[in-house]
Order: sequence, then structure tokens, then C-alpha cells
Amino acid sequence: MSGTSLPLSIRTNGDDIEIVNQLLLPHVVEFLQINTIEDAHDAIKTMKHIHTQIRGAPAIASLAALALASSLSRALTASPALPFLSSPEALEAHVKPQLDFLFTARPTAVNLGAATRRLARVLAQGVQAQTDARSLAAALVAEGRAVADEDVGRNREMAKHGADWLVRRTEAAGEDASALNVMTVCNTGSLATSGYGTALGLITRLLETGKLGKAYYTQTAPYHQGSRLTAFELQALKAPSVMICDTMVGSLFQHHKLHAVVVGADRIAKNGDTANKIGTYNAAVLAARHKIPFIVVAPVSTVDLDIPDGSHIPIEQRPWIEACLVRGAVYDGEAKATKSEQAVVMLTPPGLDASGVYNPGFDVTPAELISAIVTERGVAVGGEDGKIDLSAVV
Ligand SMILES: CSC[C@@H](O)[C@@H](O)C(=O)COP(=O)(O)O
Repeated sequence: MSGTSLPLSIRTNGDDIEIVNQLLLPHVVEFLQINTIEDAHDAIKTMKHIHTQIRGAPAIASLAALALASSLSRALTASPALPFLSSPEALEAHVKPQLDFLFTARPTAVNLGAATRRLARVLAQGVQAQTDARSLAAALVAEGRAVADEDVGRNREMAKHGADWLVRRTEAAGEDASALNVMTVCNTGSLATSGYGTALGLITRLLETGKLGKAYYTQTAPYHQGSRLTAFELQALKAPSVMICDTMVGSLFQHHKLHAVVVGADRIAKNGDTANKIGTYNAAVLAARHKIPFIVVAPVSTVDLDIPDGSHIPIEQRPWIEACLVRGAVYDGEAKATKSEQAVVMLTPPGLDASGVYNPGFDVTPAELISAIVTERGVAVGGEDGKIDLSAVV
């Protein structure tokens, strides 16, 4: 593959689903078939040296919804007719455990739960209305596909809202907004979504409108979503960009002009507290210290109005070994790492175990450190009191 061709995280052809194996990116582009609900669950959850094959809050929700849609769509054409299509109750008994199973794949990103709950609602309404089982299965297929299809459009909406707001805010501060330098964390582009991206969507929008100065991004240890995936995406977009190690955020803010930090989210509580990839909180504290606007970009499905604040967000603890390993292509000595030869390398001395390693996948940034939360419905701006009212954007 060429170093600049950007794969989608999920591609479908009728009932066939393939995902790009993110474990091997950016050096190898390999697609994996997702044939069953178990395949989808495994791709979202399983640690296969290191991390998962598909990741990013909106992308895992899309995959779960598409997997259910494909399995029901195949069932509708099966001959002889499958017993669970005999009544709405039989369909419910078949589908409900599958939704519950998909929901358990990863805990922090609420989008997965929002997708499975959305499908469960269609199911429950159909059972209550005694909809014919085949029609109900068809409605679930349509709803599952809609979860994935809606993602790209809403990403473009939020990117536009966020970019316009940043330009206006910069100009209102009496600064030049013609070349905005922004920093991001983790990976929030098309590999983390069904396309275009959330925070990286905002950066893409600045690029498309000629307003991007430079996009800085952290490596995002230990899985390196930044150096492996965001680097790959920014290269494909031909965006002026600079990678920094996670330890360099403070130095970057001290020595370079930054107009904003822009991040995605895995779950936003009712009061605006935001869980995102580990390291986001560090960046927010430093951004506040340097008076740099800190912007969260995420779809409405990432907002969890059922929890009052961030202390209720379940934080995924990743396997300890992932923090000790690094995966990539073998270096050829000339900054052209060979593409075919991959290796998983251990960074730590023998003898470490779970008791000696701290490895949370996410941290929570308190609302008081957030300047604006952007969804497809608009921008909620943080007040002087450190609070953010999300009611107009959910
Ligand atoms: C667009 S999803 C939010 C991201 O900023 C990020 O936290 C994320 O990609 C989720 O982490 P991951 O563990 O890679 O699935």
C-alpha cells in the first residue's frame, strides 16, 4: 500500500462487513471479515498484542450495530425459515442476548451502549405492537445500518460548528485566525469513526477552509493511536503536522503559539465532565495554565445524561502488559521502517506484573477545564463559573 492511502475503519458490501486491522496500521493495511456477532465482539474487545482491531467510540458502535444488522439480514433470506423469525417474542429472545453481549465489549465509550439501547428500543416497541417478526427484523436491519450511516454526516456538522467557533473566538480575542495551530490527543479521524472524524474532523475542516496552521498531535502511549493512526491520517490529508511525545505538551505550550487543544470524547457526563483517552486531562490542565481554549468534539450519542458527573464514568483498565509493549514495523536504519516485518517489543525488565503497572485507558477532564463542547447540534460554551450547560446541544 502507499503510505498515504487512507482506509476506512469499516467497509460494507451488502451483508458483508470488513474492518481494517488497526493493530497493523500504519505499516500494513489488512482487512478482516466480520461474519458473526462474536467476531464483532472479539474485534472490539480482545487484546491481541496490543489493544484491539477496531477502536474509537463511534467506530465500535457502528461495528456492533452493523454486525447485528448483517446477521438479521442474512437470517431473513435463510431457507428454511429460521425458528426465531416465527414470532416477535422469539425474535426478541434471539436478539436481546446478542445486544447485551455486544454491549459488554468495552465499558467507557457510551456510544456502544447508545447503539445497543437504540436497537433494543426498536425491538421492544415491535414486540409491544406485535409487529410481524420478519418486518421487525427488517426494521432492526435498517436501524443498525442507520447507526453507522449517520456518523459521517454528523461528524461534518460538528466539525463545521467547532471550526467556525474557533475562528470567531480567535478573532474576538483580537488575534489572526488565518493559520490556526491546534493540538490533539489520540486518534479521532476516520479510523475512529465511520468517516471524517470528530476532533480530527474539526482539524480537517480548518484544512479544507485554508485556516489550518499546524496540527500537533501526541503519540498517545501506550497504544500510540497518535503516532500510528493520527500520523497516518494527517499524512493522507496532506495536513501540515507535527508529532510530539506525550511528555512534551508543556514544552510545546511554552515555546509555540497554540490556538486550541481539540479532543474527542468517549463519554460526556451531564455536567460536561469528559472521559477521553488517557493523557487528555494532562493536556487540559496545561491548556488552562497557558489560557489555550480546550475544545471537546463528539456526537450527541457520546453524551450520557443519565450520569450527573464524571465520577460515574466507568474507566476501562487495560491489561497491564499493554503498557510494557510496543508494536510496529522493524526499523531499517533509514527512517523507512520496513512494511512487512512486524514486531512486538517488550520495554520493561522481566518480573513486572499487574501489581506493578498502572494502565487506565481513559481519564476524565472536569468541565471547568473545558472551553467548549461541540456536537452536531452546536457549541456549548463554558461559563465564567466553570460550568457548561449542554441542554442546547443534546
Ligand atoms: C473519537 S473516539 C474518542 C477518542 O478520543 C479516543 O479516546 C478513542 O479513540 C478511544 O480510545 P480507544 O481505546 O483507542 O478506542
